[in-house]
Amino acid sequence: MAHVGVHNHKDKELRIHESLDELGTDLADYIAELSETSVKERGVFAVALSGGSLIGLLGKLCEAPYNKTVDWTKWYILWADERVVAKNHADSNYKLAKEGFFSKVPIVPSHVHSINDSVSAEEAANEYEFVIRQLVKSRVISVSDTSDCPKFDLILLGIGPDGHVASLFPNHPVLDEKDEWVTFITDSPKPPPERITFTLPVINSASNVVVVVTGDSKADAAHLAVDDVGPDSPLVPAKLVQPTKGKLVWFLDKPAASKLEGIQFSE
Ligand SMILES: O=C(O)[C@H](O)[C@@H](O)[C@H](O)[C@H](O)COP(=O)(O)O
Repeated sequence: MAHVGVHNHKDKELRIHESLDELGTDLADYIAELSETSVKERGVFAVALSGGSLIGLLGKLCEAPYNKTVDWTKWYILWADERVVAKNHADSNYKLAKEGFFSKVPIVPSHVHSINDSVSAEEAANEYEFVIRQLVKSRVISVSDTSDCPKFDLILLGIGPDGHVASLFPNHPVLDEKDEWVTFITDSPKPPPERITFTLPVINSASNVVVVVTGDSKADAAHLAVDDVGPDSPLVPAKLVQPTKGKLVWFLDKPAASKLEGIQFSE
């Protein structure tokens, strides 16, 4: 019984792929469809990116047919989390996404909203929240009808081997932040230590959340986040990603999915 394919798993859809190549194609297809629907319904597509390996997996979106068929001029790009370093620093998520993704497609430069990289983490988080408030006011970003949070059309997340998403790390007090849209940390266990991050209420208010998980180093985290593991197992932040009304889809490769319960692979 091969379980590579699409699985409906309680509140989420799991899309398990044979290879990174297939995963990249399915991800590009999925995002292109979301973009088309959002542009039809709202005239814009507001996306929040994370850092890490998921940016490399967006490569197919920059190729044919998507480079021509996606209405890039309607895209707005923000970050669900960012490292507080200069934009030209090797650790910058902005730099990673620019070089690996949005410089290759005709995104309008004024539609790219990155953090102020010349202030403290706290100031950067406050300023970024203000930027988002302005975009909500001008209806570029929609607003949730169940909370006062912004409703992004799509939030793209990777996960770490410890189950972190965005810059929400296990056992960190920011997991409980309910009031702020954007907060900051100065003690990230994954370097660099200073980061800004969307809070869980913002992530869970999005219309669509995509979690991309690849490689066997993420298999335990995926198992803890997806399966019913009971209260004695560590609570991984990825498990707290549960959009209130939006759609949640996990894209996994076989190694990342290898410890999920009830998923067996035949060769
Ligand atoms: O800036 C960051 O560090 C992130 O946004 C972080 O949440 C990342 O997405 C995961 O750590 C996965 O990263 P990898 O896919 O590279 O392991």
